This record gives sequence, C-alpha cells and structure tokens, in this order.
Amino acid sequence: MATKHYDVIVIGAGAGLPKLGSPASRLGLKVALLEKGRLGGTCLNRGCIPSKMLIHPADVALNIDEAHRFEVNPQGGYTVDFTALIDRVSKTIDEDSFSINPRIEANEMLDWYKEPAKFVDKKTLKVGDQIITGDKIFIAAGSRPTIPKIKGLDGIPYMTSTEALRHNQQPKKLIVIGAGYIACELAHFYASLGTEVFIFVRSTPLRHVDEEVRDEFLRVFKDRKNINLLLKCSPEEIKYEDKVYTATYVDYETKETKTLQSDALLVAVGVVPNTDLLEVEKSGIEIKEGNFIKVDDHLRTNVPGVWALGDIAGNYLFRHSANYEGEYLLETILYKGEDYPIDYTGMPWAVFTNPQIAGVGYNEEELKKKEIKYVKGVNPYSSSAMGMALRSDHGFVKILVERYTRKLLGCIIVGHEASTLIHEVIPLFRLHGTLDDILKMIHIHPALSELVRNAARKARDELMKVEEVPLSIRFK
Ligand SMILES: Cc1cc2nc3c(=O)[nH]c(=O)nc-3n(C[C@H](O)[C@H](O)[C@H](O)COP(=O)(O)OP(=O)(O)OC[C@H]3O[C@@H](n4cnc5c(N)ncnc54)[C@H](O)[C@@H]3O)c2cc1C
Ligand SMILES: NC(=O)c1ccc[n+]([C@@H]2O[C@H](COP(=O)([O-])OP(=O)(O)OC[C@H]3O[C@@H](n4cnc5c(N)ncnc54)[C@H](O)[C@@H]3O)[C@@H](O)[C@H]2O)c1
Repeated sequence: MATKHYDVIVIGAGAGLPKLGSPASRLGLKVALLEKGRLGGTCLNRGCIPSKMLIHPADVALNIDEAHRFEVNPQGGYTVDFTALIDRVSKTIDEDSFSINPRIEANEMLDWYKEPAKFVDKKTLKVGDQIITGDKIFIAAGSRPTIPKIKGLDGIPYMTSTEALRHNQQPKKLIVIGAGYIACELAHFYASLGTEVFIFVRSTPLRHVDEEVRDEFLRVFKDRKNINLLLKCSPEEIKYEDKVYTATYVDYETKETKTLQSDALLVAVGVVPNTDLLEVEKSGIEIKEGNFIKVDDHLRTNVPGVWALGDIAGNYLFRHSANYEGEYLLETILYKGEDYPIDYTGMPWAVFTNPQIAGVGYNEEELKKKEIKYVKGVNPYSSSAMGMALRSDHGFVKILVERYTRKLLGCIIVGHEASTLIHEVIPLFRLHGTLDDILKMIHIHPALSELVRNAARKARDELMKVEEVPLSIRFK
C-alpha cells in the first residue's frame, strides 16, 4: 500500500476545518481532512447550536408563564409540540451540516477521509486502508460524553446530550445525573417545557462559579417549575424495566437509601477526550491528566510538527476557545506570522440556563486562593433602570478589582442576558483595562449595561474605604 503524503493533516472537522483545514487549502497547501463523522463537529451537530435552538423556546415558555407580572394575560395558556420542536431543530441542523459537504468535496486541495483515523507511528496515520503522513499535523479530534460507573447503567437505554438533543418524545419525568453545564442547560430546557426534572447533584453544581454566584443561581433555579435538585445525592444503581428507570440513591447527608422513578434518564457528567480512539500513544505524543493531549504555550505537542487544539487539548472546553486556538495556529504556523505564545486573557464563558450566568477572569474563590488583594462591587439587577422595567427579583453583576492598581480581575453576571452583557467588559480584560475605564465610559441610559457601571461604582466606593482613589473617578 502506497503512503500518501500531505503538507497538512487536520484531524477533526469541528474547529479544525474552518480554522485550519480550509484556510490551509486556500494557501495552496495539500490538505488531508480526517473526519469520521459530520462536518461541523460537536458544536453544530450535537452541542452548542442545537442546544441553544432548544433553550430559546424554553425561555419563550418561561416568558409566557411570567407574562401576568406585566399585566399581559395570554388567554387560554399554551401547548408545546415537543416532537415538532425537536424535528425542526434536527432538520435545521442536518441541512446546515450537510450544506458544508459539497464545498469540501469540490475542494481539489483537500482530501476528506471519512473513516476513523488512528496513529500508527510518529506523524503517520492509518485511515481505512490508506496510510498517510504529513509535514504538519493539527489534532482537533474533540471529546465525547463520559459515562460514570454506576451499577446497572451499562446496557440500558440512557441518553447523553447527543441522544437527548434528537429525542422527539417528551419525557414526563426525567432523571439527570450531573450538575454542570449540560445538566443545568438541558434541565432548564425540559423543565420549562413541562417535564418534571430531578437532578442528582453529587457534589457542587456548576463548580466553576464562586459561592455567591452559585447561591444566587440556585435560589432562583431550584424554585423554577418542574426543577427538583437532589443535593448531595448520587445514584448507586439504576434499573430499567417496562420502560421505567428506577434509581436507587444515597442521600449523603441523611445517609438514607431512597428510590426514584422516571421515564427518561440523562447522563451529563463531563467529557473524555478522543485520544484513545486516535491511539495517540502510538505516535509518542505525550498525554496529561484526564487523557488530554499535553501541549505547551504554543499548542505544540512533544512531537515536532504536531499541534493540538480544542477539547482534545483540554485547556478550555468551549467552541469559542477551540476557534481561538485554531486562529492562533493559522496565524503563527500556516501564515508564519510572528512566533508568540497563545494569550488566553479574557476567555469568557456562559451557561445558558434561566437565569443565565456568564463570566470572564477570576472568580472570588480563585482570588482568595491566589492571595490577590481585591475589592468587589455587586449591583443587583433590581437596582437599575432596566432592571425596574424587567421587574427583576434576582441577579447581579459582580466586578472584582485589584487593590492599588485598580486592574479588572473578574466579572461574573447572573441574570437576564448575562451572556451578552458580559461582552461589555471582555474587551477591557483583553486590553488589561482598569476600573477607571468602565467608570469613564458613557453608558446608554437606561440600557442593561448600566448594571456594569453601577457595579463598577460600588467597587470604586469599596476601594475608597481602604485607599486613595484619583479625583478623576471619585465622582463618576
Ligand atoms: C450539549 C453541548 C452543548 C454545548 N454548548 C456549548 C456552548 O453553548 N458554547 C460553547 O462554547 N461550547 C459548547 N459546548 C462545547 C463545544 O461543543 C466543544 O467545546 C467544541 O465543539 C469542541 O470543538 P473541537 O473542534 O475541539 O472538537 P469537535 O467539535 O468535537 O470536533 C472533533 C471532531 O473529530 C472527529 N474525530 C474524533 N476522533 C476521530 C478519529 N479517530 N478519526 C476521525 N475523526 C475523528 C469527531 O467526529 C468530531 O467531528 C457544548 C457541548 C455539548 C456536548
Ligand atoms: N454553555 C457552554 O459553553 C457549554 C454548554 C454545554 C457544555 N459545555 C462544555 O462541555 C463540557 C461538558 O459538559 P458537562 O456538563 O458534561 O460537564 P461539566 O464538567 O460541566 O459537569 C460535569 C458534572 O458532573 C458531575 N459528576 C461527575 N461525575 C459524576 C458522577 N459519577 N455522578 C454524579 N455527578 C458527577 C460533576 O460534579 C459536574 O457537576 C463542559 O466542560 C463545558 O465546557 C459548554
């Protein structure tokens, strides 16, 4: 069997294709794209996009539920056509994903290999019967849902997010195992549309946020209709008989053993990288804790000419971070621009629940651990003009500022449109901005963004209690 050689091999058509594969081919390089599944990867086919297309209708339903608070009374309530909703979203996703194929198949500089790829040696891969080698290899092979070792789970028809996003029969009662991004976002989706949801929270929900934010989120979320949080509870055994799931679980606080039944089960306890499927060990590429590929601050693996990005490198597990890493490699390796380390400053995140949570920079617990001296300003939604219009009874913007330098250290928002509102401060974090920058900005009145300014004013007031602040911001 002849070996085929390429200038560039890209493994994975999530961020790997638009950020590296296609641009490399446009540069006149001969590219092999190794993608065993659909073009677009996790985000388009079974992640960010379908989940947000489902979460929006959930938000619409919640708005109707709350309409009476604004003297608007939807006569006769509403119904949810769950099957039609899932079918519409699946169809839209399929059309979008398949619409990429003709462009890729017509690209003469790019060969798409559709079988699963495996490393057989350093910089050598086997795809089907073909052996291929490349001068430069970019590994963007992503991750997949991890399955916990729970007695009885193996062999029963549970859903991960992949199946849930396509399951067009609405469960009456759903058990969710896990309490991270996916568990909370999909619990919001199901519960708002009428499914009774029970979430097993083994330890701490949404571990990446600090306590104050988590408490505010949970205060609201636990009272949402159809949401039942089983805190400090974890299933020990799951049985499936006559289409009924029975979870036997231990309440860690009372030490009692209890059971819970449902007609659907969602497992959302994190992801594992696809390093094992790729047999990365045969290439000599080093892996780190959690089986992620070990990369340095240039996203280089230990094998020269091989880089890794996105979920499989495990620096961040977001599509926007995978895209950012792809753009960095395009700039530094393929365009041969300047050689500089990747700068993750200002990497934001958002949880698309209701209320939403979004953040950038450090949270309070991280600052305490690092012993960084800071002050905080917290402004509730209710204490702003737009908050009054929204009749907000929850949510806040929290700004964390370094003492003495007034450098912005962190911002976390819990509440309405948090994922958009956080963008007010992201540029400032990228540009290493200070509290003064927010205070000197002109904010549209009475837009929600005034909340950020109000939180900044509160941080300034806190700062004034402990140190001198310049006159230029004292009265802003
Ligand atoms: C339900 C859900 C919701 C999410 N929501 C968001 C969100 O709102 N915002 C956000 O930023 N992130 C979100 N994420 C995370 C986001 O989807 C991932 O971080 C992102 O898609 C990772 O991109 P990637 O390019 O690294 O990998 P992927 O997009 O997973 O691409 C990897 C590709 O490699 C292919 N592949 C793997 N192994 C092989 C092999 N051996 N041979 C050939 N091909 C192979 C796979 O088929 C896959 O297509 C969500 C994830 C899930 C599951
Ligand atoms: N809005 C977004 O950006 C978004 C949305 C969805 C997913 N994602 C990404 O996808 C990744 C995967 O999401 P996820 O929600 O599966 O992972 P996660 O890491 O966010 O949460 C996993 C949760 O499962 C719990 N858990 C782990 N093992 C358990 C066990 N055996 N029993 C019970 N609970 C257990 C953990 O304590 C944690 O709460 C995330 O890291 C995130 O970056 C992002």
